[in-house]
Amino acid sequence: MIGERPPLLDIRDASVLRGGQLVLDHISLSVREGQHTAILGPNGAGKSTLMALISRDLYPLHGGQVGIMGQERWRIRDLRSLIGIVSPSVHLDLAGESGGRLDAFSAVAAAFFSSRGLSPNHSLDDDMLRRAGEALTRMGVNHLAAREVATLSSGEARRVLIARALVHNPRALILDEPCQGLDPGTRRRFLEDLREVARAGTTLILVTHHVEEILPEIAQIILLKHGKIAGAGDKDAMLERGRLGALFDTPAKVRRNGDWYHADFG
Ligand SMILES: Nc1ncnc2c1ncn2[C@@H]1O[C@H](COP(=O)(O)OP(=O)(O)OP(=O)(O)O)[C@@H](O)[C@H]1O
Repeated sequence: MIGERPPLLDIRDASVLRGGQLVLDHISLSVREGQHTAILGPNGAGKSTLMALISRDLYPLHGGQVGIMGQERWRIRDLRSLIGIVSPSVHLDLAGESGGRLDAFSAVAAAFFSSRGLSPNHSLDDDMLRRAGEALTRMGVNHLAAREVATLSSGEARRVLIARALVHNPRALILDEPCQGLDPGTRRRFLEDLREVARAGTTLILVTHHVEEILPEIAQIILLKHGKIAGAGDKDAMLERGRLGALFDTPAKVRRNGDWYHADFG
């Protein structure tokens, strides 16, 4: 239709080979701006590979297309500011040995230069300083600004990573298993903060194998299994016991508590 905005994400017939195996097999999916989406699937389904496809760390085999806001070709730096990625590998990169003694404020401010940390040739202007501080405050971790990322707890580090992604005011935030390692209370508070991010206008794409983490704001569910799309649609249709049981190869019972879903397996 003339004048209609292209989808935020439009993947068509994309296949990916890793280690000689087809780990994504002709997948097609679409996410409109504002259409918060969960990608749900068991271990090894291809979820992280799909994220790598979106972030341009991997490319589809010939014939596949990965369109982002109507464009297939992007400068990686531009893409990083439009789509924030929070994943265990980003955390490891910032907190691991290669991150050295990187403090939380620098980790967030370095996003302006698409770099891991700040170096002497990076100069932060007042606007950047303000925005980095605001992002930390928004995620409730401004008090940790001087702490080394490597010393933060999982929950604190996760918030710093999201602050780093938010400095650019991205159109979308992709979160790979964001609640991994969080205790139940921390997880609930963290999910509430993610709801705020969603309500403020950033499209969330949540990659998970936990039904309980699917935020009320998420309307579209994409089921991934053995590198193929096993289903895509709204929550009531996708989070149904038969579908979930088949997805995880184990009988499922699904409960709904308000706008949240819970699944018991086995
Ligand atoms: N670098 C690699 N070389 C070879 N095979 C790989 C590589 N990375 C992933 N794979 C394989 O690709 C398949 C999909 O892996 P992927 O990490 O994308 O799944 P996932 O859904 O994210 O799994 P999990 O929930 O366990 O993190 C798996 O069979 C995995 O063994």
